[in-house]
Amino acid sequence: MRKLKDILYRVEIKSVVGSTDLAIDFIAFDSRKVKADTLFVAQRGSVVDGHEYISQAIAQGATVIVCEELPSDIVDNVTYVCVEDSDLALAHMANNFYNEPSSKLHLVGVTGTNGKTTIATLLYNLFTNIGYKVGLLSTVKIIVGKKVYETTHTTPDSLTINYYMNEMVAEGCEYCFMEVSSHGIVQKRTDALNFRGGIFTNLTHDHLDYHKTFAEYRNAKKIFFDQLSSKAFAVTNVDDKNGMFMVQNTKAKLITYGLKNVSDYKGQILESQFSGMLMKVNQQDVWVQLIGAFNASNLLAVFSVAVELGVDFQEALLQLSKLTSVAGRFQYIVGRDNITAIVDYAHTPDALKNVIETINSIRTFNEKLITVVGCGGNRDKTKRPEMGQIASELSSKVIFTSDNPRFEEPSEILEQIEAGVEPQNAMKTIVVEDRKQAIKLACQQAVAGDIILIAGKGHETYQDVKGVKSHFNDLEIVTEFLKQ
Ligand SMILES: CC(=O)N[C@H]1[C@@H](OP(=O)(O)OP(=O)(O)OC[C@H]2O[C@@H](n3ccc(=O)[nH]c3=O)[C@H](O)[C@@H]2O)O[C@H](CO)[C@@H](O)[C@@H]1O[C@H](C)C(=O)N[C@@H](C)C(=O)N[C@H](CCC(=O)O)C(=O)O
Ligand SMILES: Nc1ncnc2c1ncn2[C@@H]1O[C@H](COP(=O)(O)OP(=O)(O)OP(=O)(O)O)[C@@H](O)[C@H]1O
Ligand SMILES: N[C@H](CCC[C@H](N)C(=O)O)C(=O)O
Ligand SMILES: [Mg+2]
Repeated sequence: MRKLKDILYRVEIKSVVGSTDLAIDFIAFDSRKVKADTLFVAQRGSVVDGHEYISQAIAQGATVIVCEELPSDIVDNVTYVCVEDSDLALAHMANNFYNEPSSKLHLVGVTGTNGKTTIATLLYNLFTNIGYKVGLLSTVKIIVGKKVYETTHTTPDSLTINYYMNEMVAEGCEYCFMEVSSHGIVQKRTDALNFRGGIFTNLTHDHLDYHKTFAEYRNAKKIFFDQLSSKAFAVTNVDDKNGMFMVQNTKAKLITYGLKNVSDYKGQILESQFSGMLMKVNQQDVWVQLIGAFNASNLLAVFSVAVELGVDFQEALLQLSKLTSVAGRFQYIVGRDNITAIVDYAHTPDALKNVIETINSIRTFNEKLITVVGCGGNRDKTKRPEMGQIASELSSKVIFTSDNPRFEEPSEILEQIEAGVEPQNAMKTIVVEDRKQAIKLACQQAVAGDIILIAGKGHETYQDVKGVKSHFNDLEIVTEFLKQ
């Protein structure tokens, strides 16, 4: 149990009504979760304003209200703390409530459009393989040492983040790797955390439903590097045109990586096949078990962070070669007639292009590529025609299908994807709305040696239709259809 006055440390307060010498058992920003002796934080959201739920929170037992504007009806025996910014206040209070857990960990955050899960997970695996206890906060799962928890967000809210980091400290974890999404940065979910380092992967088209313009999206990512301290390091990808922009105002020590441009950690792909590639990293050759230029870039980021965190250069190189692909990221099986099926989380135009180009650089002329892909509902609509164009231009055949339609009409999403298909590629495409049937058709059409790419859902275990999530996993389904 903590005292309110301790929890308010570093919070920018405008005014206080009532006593701050109160014990706080619980913090909540959702009135539905309030119980006795809760501190309720009213946040202005994208759908509703949390200030409208203040009376409900008090009725359920809240004794402290943190808000940006005092309500007109002040209730006796309730303390009101009026703050400049509720999101930022929540970040500081969560950090204080759990005794600043991020300061007791070597915390590294990964941001960028693609590659966050891959890099954070590979870093978790690398440090675990060396023998450290490690924590991970990722899109796929949250891990504390060896304990695995389900997650709903790439970057959870600040209370959840600090809750798990506190558990990491209690479990004896020394390192923590986490994904930092642009939504997370804008909503200040990661403010008040003590980052030892930050990594920038790349910036391409995504989330323009939320950020409205590419410049706004780019600026959101940059805030993360602006906030790093002078004791931290900032690792950036110099092959990305926004790589140097991200770090231009950072106080952190700058470290660069790249495959094309001059950098501190320079990589080169010497040889590639499905099972891996031979890479050169700062003049040393290493065989790695992942493929594609994008993964070479991800591995360079992992390698530079490992070295920066004190792992010996040769040891880091050896560990790099032990890393295997992350769930749902270029995960493949070989089924009947030597047909290869690849499940990949490519859900942006850039990711889709990279994955298909990687496959095309390896497959022979006789081997067809059949791509099954769709786009999520209630998400950035502008990426739909781009993904339709890329898939149809670069594959031998394409089956457009559903990917979490959410509250949109699947047929309308599919029409928007098809709108991007150029006339000369139209013959290669077909629409099969039901994803299972689409995968089945791909398996029926594939002949010996062909490659099937199922893109967009990766590790996901559900299909979200009108808010109902039914079990669905691309890998399970394709494995069944391709049985020997
Ligand atoms: C658009 C968005 O990011 N929304 C997030 C945001 O919710 P919101 O602003 O919509 O909240 P709201 O519904 O308007 O409610 C406002 C406030 O009133 C409170 N409230 C609301 C109702 C009620 O009865 N009582 C009550 O107190 C809410 O708890 C909230 O504090 O804050 C919530 C709490 O932190 C998040 O759960 C929620 O994520 C939603 C579910 C979501 O889908 N987010 C996605 C887009 C997201 O964040 N994605 C990124 C990854 C993107 C990537 O791949 O890069 C992520 O980091 O996961
Ligand atoms: N460095 C990279 N550059 C471009 N594409 C990449 C890169 N790394 C991975 N990808 C592609 O993007 C997909 C998603 O990768 P990953 O899950 O690592 O990204 P993410 O940034 O965590 O995505 P999300 O924002 O959904 O959490 C992969 O399945 C792959 O197709
Ligand atoms: N983090 C991304 C994941 C998209 C994955 C795709 N399968 C979808 O549901 O759109 C998002 O929430 O936009
Ligand atoms: Mg991710």
